[in-house]
Parts: sequence; C-alpha cells; structure tokens
Amino acid sequence: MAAYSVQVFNAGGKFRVVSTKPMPGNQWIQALVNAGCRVEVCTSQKTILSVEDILSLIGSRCDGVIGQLTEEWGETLFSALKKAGGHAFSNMAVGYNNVDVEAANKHGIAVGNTPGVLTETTAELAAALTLSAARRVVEADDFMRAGKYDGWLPNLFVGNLLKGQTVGIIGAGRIGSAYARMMVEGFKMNVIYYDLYQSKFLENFVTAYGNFLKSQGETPVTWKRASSAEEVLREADVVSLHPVLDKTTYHLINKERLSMMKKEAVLVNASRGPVIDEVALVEHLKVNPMFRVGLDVFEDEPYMKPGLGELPNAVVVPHIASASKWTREGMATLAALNVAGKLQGFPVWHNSNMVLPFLDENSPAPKACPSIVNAKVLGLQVAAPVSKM
Ligand SMILES: NC(=O)c1ccc[n+]([C@@H]2O[C@H](COP(=O)([O-])OP(=O)(O)OC[C@H]3O[C@@H](n4cnc5c(N)ncnc54)[C@H](O)[C@@H]3O)[C@@H](O)[C@H]2O)c1
Ligand SMILES: O=C(O)[C@H](O)CO
Repeated sequence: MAAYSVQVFNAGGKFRVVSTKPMPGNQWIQALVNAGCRVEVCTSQKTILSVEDILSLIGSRCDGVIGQLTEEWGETLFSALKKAGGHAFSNMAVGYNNVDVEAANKHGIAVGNTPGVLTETTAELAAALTLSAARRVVEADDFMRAGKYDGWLPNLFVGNLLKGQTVGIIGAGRIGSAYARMMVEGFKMNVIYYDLYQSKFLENFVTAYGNFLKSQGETPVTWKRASSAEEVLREADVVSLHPVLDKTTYHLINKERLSMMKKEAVLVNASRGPVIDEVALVEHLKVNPMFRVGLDVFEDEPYMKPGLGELPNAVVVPHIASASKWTREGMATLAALNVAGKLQGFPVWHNSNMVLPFLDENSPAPKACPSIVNAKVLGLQVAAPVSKM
C-alpha cells in the first residue's frame, strides 16, 4: 500500500492506475473509469514527489501511471512499474525530457505525452511575456503600486515598439509556429526562424499574410529561414525559444550567443529552463539594462539563479505557459486516454497533432491512444485515419 494519502475512484476497477497529482476537471477520471480502471490520485501536499515517493505509490501492483514533468522517470521507476505488472505511463506534458524513454523501452512500457492541446495557450503566454518585457509592464506595475507615480513624463518606462521589427523563433514546431503567427498577425513583425526542419506551414502563412497586407496598401511582412541559431540571434529584435530540450539545445543560449544579440533585444523562454545558461543570462542582464527577458521556465526549477529575481529587466512567471483551464483539462484527458488506451490494447492515433476528437465530452473518444512517443520501438499498431465519405 502507498504511504501517501490517495483519493480512490471506482474502487472495484480491474486495472489499478495511479496519478501522482490531482489534475483539473473530471473528464480524465471518467475516461479511466470507463476503461475499467480503479483510479488512485495522490493527494500529498508535497509539490515535487521524489523517486522514493513514487515507488511507494506504485506499490506491488500497478497497471499504469500518470506522472508530471517535475518527476524523474528513469530506470528505477520503470523497472518498478514493470515488476508491478504495469504497461503504461503518460506524462501530463508535451515535453518529456524528464523521462528516460530508453529505460521505458527496455521494460516495454508505453510513454505518452500531451501535444496539440497546449499549443495556442503556450504561445499566448510567450506573446504575453514578449509584450510585458518589451513594454516594461511589470516594472511599471511595481512602480504604480509603490506609489511612485507623480505625473506623466516623456521618459517614463520607455520600451520597444514591435510593429515592423523582426521576431526570431528558435524551434519552429507547433508552439514556435503558433507564436510566430501571433506576432505576425498581431504586430506585423517580420519573421526569422531556425529549426532543424523547414516549416512550410509558417512560411506559407507569412507569405499569404504579407500579400494580404500589400493588397491593403500596407507594408508586407516577410520571412527568412536562418541557417543557424546565431543568425537569428544577430538579426532579431525579439527572440523566442521553443525547441525541445535535449543535448543539442542544452545551454543553446550562453554567454557567447547572448553577446551576439542586439543590446535592446527581448529574449523569451517558454520551452525548458536549461536551454538558457541562466548564470550567463543574469550577468548579461546586469551589464545590459535595456536587454529584457520574459521567462516562464528556469534552469533549476523551482529556483532562480542568484540575482535574477532582483533584476528589473526580467519578467518571471512560474511555468504557467500551458495554464488555461481548457488546456490543462485537455492535457489531463489526453494523459488519461494514453494510459487507458494502452491498457485496453488500443492502437496509437495516426496523428498526435490532431487531438481534438479526444477532447469532445459529448461524443465517445476514438478507440486509440492519443500520443505514445515510443510507439514505433514498441511495435504498437497505428490506428487507420477515419475516412470521410
Ligand atoms: N512552458 C511550458 O509550460 C511549456 C508548454 C508546452 C511545451 N513546452 C516546451 O516546448 C517544447 C516544444 O513544444 P512543441 O509542442 O512546439 O514541440 P514540437 O516538437 O512541435 O517543436 C519543437 C521543435 O524544436 C525543433 N528542434 C529540435 N532541436 C532543435 C535544435 N537543436 N535547434 C532548433 N530547433 C530544434 C524541432 O525540430 C521542432 O520543430 C516542448 O518540448 C516543451 O519542452 C513548454
Ligand atoms: O511540456 C509541457 O507540456 C509544459 O512544460 C507544461 O505544460
């Protein structure tokens, strides 16, 4: 038995599924109950569970687990889950850098994640950080609340105009492209992006929007695919980071690369903290007061590197980029359906970017796992797309 307090749903269910955290909404619980699961939700007040805590939750019999990005899912947990009879794990996140997928493969455990449902929500927070940093919203708010405002002044909190400037995206996948579109449509910014792959989708969008602006007698927006991250850093007025975190992106932004950026640039990170060398960033912010950052993620979460929290040119929020009600409930549902689907022997959905059919409460979810990242290695079957007659 787990040493932690748990809330149990459908006590008589044939599969035992543990969620290491309470998650928003009820749809995810219903999805598991409908699949014949006994659901145990850990209600411990401890924010970040250790490997030992989770071992105790897994216990001697467990079919599947829904875990969080704050947890270290590696050999110890996957071998324990396997020993307890488990086959399925899902992160309640799209990023799965906290998961050792090779260890899961070794034990034949499916690893789910939750793409698609958080794309726009995360991009919107990156846009909010961009505006907050560019227009010094948080500094000005602090000033106002401190009772320091004693009248309009020509030089008070002067920031950057975005219109007509260049926004740089590093990692133009789902979220990076959605963010780029927002900055293009909302602020008429030109785009420069760097990704390992070409984003035809983004390029076509900017071209079409540029043509529309031209037809209205306005200056068209433009796009450029950079051949290196450095090219983006040199040319852009705003740079937003949206890559996965892996060996190629760890400390992608370091002292040397920061020094290539414009002195008054805005840097935004809503991907993963270690993409930036945060110590180097603190130094850069100190010596370049007009350089501003908007950060949702940090190198040593939940901590910030010394000095960051005192800098007025940094806007910092606690990893809330995906925190809209619809998205968080959707992430919980997708994570649950990944586990429930695997336990019921369902195939894997044919397109993990198209997850809306799983989120409609008024019709039954497709009989598939929405997104399993190691499906190929495990030889899981892929559900054929439903053809429209
Ligand atoms: N802050 C948050 O709350 C939050 C929310 C959602 C996602 N995220 C993070 O954002 C990441 C991206 O999510 P997504 O759904 O857009 O994923 P995605 O897979 O659609 O996009 C990631 C992109 O990064 C690119 N990439 C990989 N290595 C690169 C490199 N070395 N240089 C440049 N580009 C590289 C990939 O080619 C891909 O296009 C997630 O992995 C996660 O870590 C954070
Ligand atoms: O990777 C993710 O999904 C985020 O960091 C949390 O939404």
